[in-house]
Amino acid sequence: MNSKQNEDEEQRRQWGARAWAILAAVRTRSPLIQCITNFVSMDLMANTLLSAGASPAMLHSVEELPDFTPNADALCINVGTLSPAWLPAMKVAAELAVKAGKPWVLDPVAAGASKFRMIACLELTNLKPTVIRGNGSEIIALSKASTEYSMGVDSCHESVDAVEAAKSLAQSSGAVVAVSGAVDIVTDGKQVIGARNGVAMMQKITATGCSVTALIAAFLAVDQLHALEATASALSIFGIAGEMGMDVAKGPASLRTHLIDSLYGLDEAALNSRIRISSL
Ligand SMILES: Nc1ncnc2c1ncn2[C@@H]1O[C@H](COP(=O)(O)OP(=O)(O)O)[C@@H](O)[C@H]1O
Ligand SMILES: Cc1ncsc1CCOP(=O)(O)O
Ligand SMILES: [Mg+2]
Repeated sequence: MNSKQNEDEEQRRQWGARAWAILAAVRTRSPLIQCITNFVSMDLMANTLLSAGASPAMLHSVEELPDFTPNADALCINVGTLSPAWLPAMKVAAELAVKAGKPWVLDPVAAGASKFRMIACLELTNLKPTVIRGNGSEIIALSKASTEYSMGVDSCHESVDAVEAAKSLAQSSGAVVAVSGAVDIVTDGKQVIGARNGVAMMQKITATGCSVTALIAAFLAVDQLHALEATASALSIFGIAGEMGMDVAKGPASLRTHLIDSLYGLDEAALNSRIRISSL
């Protein structure tokens, strides 16, 4: 091995140890994750959290938030099926989480689909999310506060095309910003990290993006002080579960099942041999 290969191997070893420690903490501590999310994603998101060892609660009634949100370990807010009736609960929950010192994650699904949705996403961005995770088109749209860049929930941009938008959004919001895609990008506005796990077939299962956002919330719940590292680790581990699931899947429907099984059964050796995280 030359010195560059040695350095890469050392980086991989360090990321493996870090990601395993966070996953092990989730499995041991079983953090309670409140999810205010779209109707499409509720099932896969809850099952993703359970298979990782966390405890999901899909709870969005504004009447319950003062009792519940401060006691949850992290909050995930997803605007996928946004309506005026739900937005106040999202804002109140975000404020309660921040006040209680709990991390919260925003998934700006289809941020550029309408003015109503964009304004809602901008308002939520102003409420100090710990992490914002979207696909390339969503992060570009939100960063530019524009409805010109994305329409539906699927991306028409590569994640690497959103690096500058992600950095700019991270700097303006103070959040760590993650852009999912073939390479998952994570930035705090200065450092940029790339996680290269996953398979393209994950895009053919609805709510995989939503679910990895919730997994980020679970990782933050046990490692709030290292948001950049926790986010990259969650994205990489979800990708590894996708890769291992794809080894046996026949298509999107069976990949959905095998991804959940692989996340549940993931061991340290498999994680260490598959993890692909590095600086960009
Ligand atoms: N081309 C790809 N290769 C590998 N993994 C991918 C690819 N596209 C998306 N993924 C993975 O699929 C999951 C969902 O990402 P994405 O489809 O970008 O989100 P969204 O569903 O919000 O649009 C992420 O874990 C991401 O890493
Ligand atoms: C299809 C759809 N429509 C509104 S929300 C949603 C799910 C989006 O999930 P993801 O962003 O993970 O693909
Ligand atoms: Mg999405």
